[in-house]
Amino acid sequence: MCSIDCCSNPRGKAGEKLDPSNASNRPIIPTPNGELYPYEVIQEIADFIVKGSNMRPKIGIICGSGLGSLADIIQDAKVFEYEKIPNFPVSTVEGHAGKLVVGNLEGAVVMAMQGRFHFYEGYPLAKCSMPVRVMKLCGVEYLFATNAAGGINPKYSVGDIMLMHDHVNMLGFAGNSPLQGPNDPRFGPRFPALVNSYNKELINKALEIGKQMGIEANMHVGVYSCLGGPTYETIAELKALRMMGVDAVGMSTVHEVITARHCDMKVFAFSLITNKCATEYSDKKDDEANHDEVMAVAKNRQKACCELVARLIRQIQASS
Ligand SMILES: O=P(O)(O)O[C@@H]1C[C@H](O)[C@@H](CO)O1
Ligand code: HPA
Repeated sequence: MCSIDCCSNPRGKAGEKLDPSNASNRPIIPTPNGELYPYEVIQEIADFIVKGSNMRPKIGIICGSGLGSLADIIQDAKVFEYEKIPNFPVSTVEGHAGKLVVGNLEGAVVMAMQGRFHFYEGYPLAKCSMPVRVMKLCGVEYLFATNAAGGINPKYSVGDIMLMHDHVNMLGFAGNSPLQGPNDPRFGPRFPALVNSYNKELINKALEIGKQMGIEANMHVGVYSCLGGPTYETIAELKALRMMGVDAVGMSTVHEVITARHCDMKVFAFSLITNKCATEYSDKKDDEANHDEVMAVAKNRQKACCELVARLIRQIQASS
């Protein structure tokens, strides 16, 4: 615990004593990006996972809020709690269990993060997406990133799945990037291109799978934007995002995708639309997003999300 007064009781009510052994009660002390995670440290984490599981994963999965069940369908699983992985951050958000699961899914060795790291938790972006580099050094070729998001496109309904084909990097607009600081060419180039970041072949396969599952009416292809959170957006912000061509908004994924493309991983990403974002002013309480609703919708739709992921992995395996 840091010695500054502001951190001495970080998440409780005034005077309330919190149990520091609970991960979500621990303050996070940000460190400048450049000092974070040199190649050798990431290699050590990757070695720990490969040796500890005796498996070399090919596909990495990041489970969005309430979508941790994507990791529950993994067979012969070796589970690593984040707290027991050397140099790994801890999860502090409800719906993000804080476990790394390595095992078999539809004939492929996968590693799934049951819990991701968000900027609003106090982690710099490079730290939020550091596990993607760990995946790379474990041997991962494909990143599957999932998230819960608010639907801005008026055609989207709660429970729909939006396959990401592009993003608007609002944190990047504000001068923040997971690649900030010295570039290590062992990961990738100083100036990576991001057009074609979202693998078209995988999007097309997923659309086909959506048809086979009978959910094509609830599936879209669209543009995601990540804001810093933890506040949900104002109406004016949502209007602005819509004008910029954004279909769904969240607080994650973009920095993970940037990190994955930097080290040349193939990316497939989707948003589960957990709430509809209001783009007109009204007094209705229904218009206010809240995390309980996000989690409840994710729970309701986890079966379809798991099936989509499993079937897509089966196809990747069949064609390799
Ligand atoms: O981790 P994701 O992006 O799925 O989580 C979203 C964004 C916030 O963490 C949370 C807000 O309800 O859900
Ligand atoms: O409406 C939202 N905004 C930002 N993040 C979110 N995550 C789920 N829903 C939302």
